[in-house]
Amino acid sequence: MSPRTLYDKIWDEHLVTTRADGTSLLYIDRHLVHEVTSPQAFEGLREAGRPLRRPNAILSVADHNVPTIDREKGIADETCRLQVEALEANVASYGVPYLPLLDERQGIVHVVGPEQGFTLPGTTIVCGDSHTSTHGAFGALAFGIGTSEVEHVMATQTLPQRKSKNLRVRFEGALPAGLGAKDLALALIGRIGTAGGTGHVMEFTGDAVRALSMEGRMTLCNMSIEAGARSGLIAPDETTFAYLKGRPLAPKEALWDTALAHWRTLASDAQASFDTDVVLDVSALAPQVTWGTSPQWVTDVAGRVPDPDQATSAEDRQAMLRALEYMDLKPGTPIEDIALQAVFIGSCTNGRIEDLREAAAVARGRRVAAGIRALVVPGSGLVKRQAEAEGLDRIFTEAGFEWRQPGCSMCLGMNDDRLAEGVRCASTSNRNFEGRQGRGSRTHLVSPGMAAAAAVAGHFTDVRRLMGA
Ligand SMILES: CC(C)[C@H](C(=O)O)[C@@H](O)C(=O)O
Ligand code: SF4
Repeated sequence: MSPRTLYDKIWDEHLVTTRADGTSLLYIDRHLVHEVTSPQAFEGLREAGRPLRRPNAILSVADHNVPTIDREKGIADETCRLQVEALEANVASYGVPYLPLLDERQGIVHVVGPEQGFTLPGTTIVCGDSHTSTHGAFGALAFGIGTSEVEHVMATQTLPQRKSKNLRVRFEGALPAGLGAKDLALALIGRIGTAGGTGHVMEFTGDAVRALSMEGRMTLCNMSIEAGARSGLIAPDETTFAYLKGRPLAPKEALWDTALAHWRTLASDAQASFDTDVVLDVSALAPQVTWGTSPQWVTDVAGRVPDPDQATSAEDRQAMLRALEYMDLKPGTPIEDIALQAVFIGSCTNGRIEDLREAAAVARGRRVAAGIRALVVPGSGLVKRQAEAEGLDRIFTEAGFEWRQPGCSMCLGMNDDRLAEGVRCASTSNRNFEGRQGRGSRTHLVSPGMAAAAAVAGHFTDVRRLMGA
């Protein structure tokens, strides 16, 4: 057999059939479900009188519409409450495993899946959510699907797909101290653009990737979708296996050994060819900050807001002008001079325990600057519990951060945690388009350490200065 990439291998193992027009049918192992993209899918099944093919291949949880404060009192916002109630009614009537709102395992679907051991190497995983790419950190072929596809998977456990091309990203060199996976992701998108990965599945390789924890790998794969890719992948290794061992839904005993033997085969063959190769030297990378309304509009913290007159096309110039107007920024302004009114630490990009540790290390013994509202929102109840066991919640609250209950929260304006018009926010999430965190709000994407540093400084500042690194 000719050499294959990791993507080719998982694809081949799940291929049911390929039609003459080139469309393939893939078997889907696992399906994550949340309240936003599932109601019409359940409705469709109900109308057609079809059962679920494999209810136990689903894990469901509410995350986008949940309050992150006083949750015990119920959901005050009616739209949010109806969404969550609809999910609860659907999963009850179809017998789908569900993590209730007050269950400690509840959280953002992409934090919960890996935590429970639902996400496993070599599997195909889908969810009606674009950031399903997160799970690729485990060497799973994971991608977001639309609501009609959610219904298709529920009914058949398969999905029609066209095969993507293979793209390899190699991060060369060691990341400097104080930098992390978020800086890798932003630097990559800054380099190849938000369409750079279009039509491809992206495999991340190189020493800087091997050195990442599972949390960091998830951050990187989470953002592969913002680089336009269908999905992101990292070959599983000892770090992956150590993370999974003992998780509630991970294989046990003899099954674990069998699984492990298979998982060890999940790597691209040395001779495998990729359609596209991107190489990035990260040894001199600086913390990244976005200045515009797309993740590709990003620069070093020591950099300046660029001048649209330097754009390479009239179209780009127009787009930059519009972004600067929306962001209320002037060309040439040093990034460090940009003052903030809000800071959000959380989301499926950076709401895991390591992210909170990174932010807490900066917040410890300091104070949130006057005029800034800063939120820390754990990605799941288990992350929250772990953080509290380590005393991170106290570090945050003593510094003036708000410590919340788990959910998507201020990552997007779909629940109570919304920014007011004109408010400028340093956010550890993955999207910064117009109105993402609330109408007229302005989002700058950064790492958790950079967000905490901005909270205490009142403006962007190189987190390494606060670490003494
Ligand atoms: C609401 C959901 C469908 C959406 C997505 O697909 O990503 C959301 O999670 C987001 O991050 O914008
Ligand atoms: S945290 Fe943000 S990016 Fe992630 S699933 Fe929720 S809304 Fe989407």
